[in-house]
Amino acid sequence: FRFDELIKYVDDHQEEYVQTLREWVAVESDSSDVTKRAELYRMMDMVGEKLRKMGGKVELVDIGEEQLPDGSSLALPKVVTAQFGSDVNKPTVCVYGHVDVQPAQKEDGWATEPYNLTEINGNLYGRGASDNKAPVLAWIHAVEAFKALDMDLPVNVKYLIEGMEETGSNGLDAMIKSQKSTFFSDVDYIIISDCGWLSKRPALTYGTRGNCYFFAEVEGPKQDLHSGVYGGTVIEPMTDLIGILDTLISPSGTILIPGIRDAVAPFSDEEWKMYQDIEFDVESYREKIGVEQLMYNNKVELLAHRWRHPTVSIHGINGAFSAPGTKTVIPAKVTGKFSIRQVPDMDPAVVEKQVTDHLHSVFAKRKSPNKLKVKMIIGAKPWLADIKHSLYEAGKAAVKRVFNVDADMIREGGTIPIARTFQDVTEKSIIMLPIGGFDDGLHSQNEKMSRYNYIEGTKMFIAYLQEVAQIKKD
Ligand SMILES: NCC(=O)N[C@@H](Cc1c[nH]cn1)C(=O)O
Ligand SMILES: [Zn+2]
Ligand SMILES: [Zn+2]
Repeated sequence: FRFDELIKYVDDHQEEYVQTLREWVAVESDSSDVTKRAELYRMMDMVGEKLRKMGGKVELVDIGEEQLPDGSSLALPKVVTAQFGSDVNKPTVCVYGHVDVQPAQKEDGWATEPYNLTEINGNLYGRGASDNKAPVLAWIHAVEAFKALDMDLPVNVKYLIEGMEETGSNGLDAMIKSQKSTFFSDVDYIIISDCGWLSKRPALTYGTRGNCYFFAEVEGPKQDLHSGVYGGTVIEPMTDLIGILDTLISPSGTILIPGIRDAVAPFSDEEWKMYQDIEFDVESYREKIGVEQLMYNNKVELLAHRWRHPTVSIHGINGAFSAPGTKTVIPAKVTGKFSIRQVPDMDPAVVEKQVTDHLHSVFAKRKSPNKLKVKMIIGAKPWLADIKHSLYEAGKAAVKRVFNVDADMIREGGTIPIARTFQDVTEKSIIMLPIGGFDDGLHSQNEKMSRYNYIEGTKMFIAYLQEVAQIKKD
């Protein structure tokens, strides 16, 4: 397979790879901010251009529009699909990734400019560096290396790169359904590298949590009021909102929504054993986060609550006064944003009803004249793979070849909204092959990707393509 030549090629081109990542990170492709939509469109064009230059058969697929809360609509970023090779005697893999990012501003507490990739001590800091631009580029560079050396790809490779993952992959479900018998007809396996290792040890990921994201809006007076002039005479929307949000979860982490845990699959002895065997240091995890105490101090419980129990997180309140200073306002309308991570066998449709019924019930008890509206904005299901599938054997072999260690078998607490759709609609097997570090700070200040993980990860993807080629077709 001339593996050594490919490895040398990657080493020789690492400066170019870092430079391309710098160009991609410079694009503020924040999918949650509609004012940045032009940047997102530009990002998708750049991905298409890169793949086209490599000789791929590239399409930018129109996936329609999204409806904005003010009633207007906005075009969704096109999805980039590409194909390299169509040899019927080889398996075909489809690499999925995303190039949209979470919001970031220097004032949030970044040490460097978030959209200016900055290397410090071997770490490449920038928004989207690890989630998910470097992994997408590593997959592109893996194929580029074969082509540059005029070597046949061991498998046919397709790419599906989207720009709305961070806001729930709007429009992608429908696109996958409509392309089931076209783009996906010859795809054998789906590969996703949109997650990270658990420790310094490389890992293979076999499960992700889903997510149900809610907006709870409480509306009262027709405009904001002076709290000195009107305070004590009106029932304040913010007080109502804080009151109902406080009924979602107890201080010790028990979810208080009736029925919410009914569908959670029991934690088996086999799982307990698997978690027990994973190398994971609770104390350094605690230190890295910078908290005095975690919810659980025992490794197995901590991992179980991170990966396979539902959790409630309260993210923010729209309409609330949040600027520095002491404005004495009573906000007229506030919207609480919270999400509930989903695990097998929870169903977002059931969760939506449980949460809506619960919030309306506790709100009714307050006898408030204000109006409550509850809306589920994202309803992404959890995903779980068969770890005995040959895709995982191939993954273990690729990790061993490049990193010379055995891969950890892990789950991911985050969500890849489209993973379950891929599985249900295409009925293909999926593997998640992370190259992100455990401390990359995804969605957080100072997100980074280490140069080591980026470059060695590219080599691991090359090895993986070779390993997958040896899987006997099902
Ligand atoms: N790297 C995957 C990721 O960060 N996914 C997001 C997707 C999401 C879920 N709900 C809203 N967005 C995540 O938060 O897990
Ligand atoms: Zn991601
Ligand atoms: Zn993300």
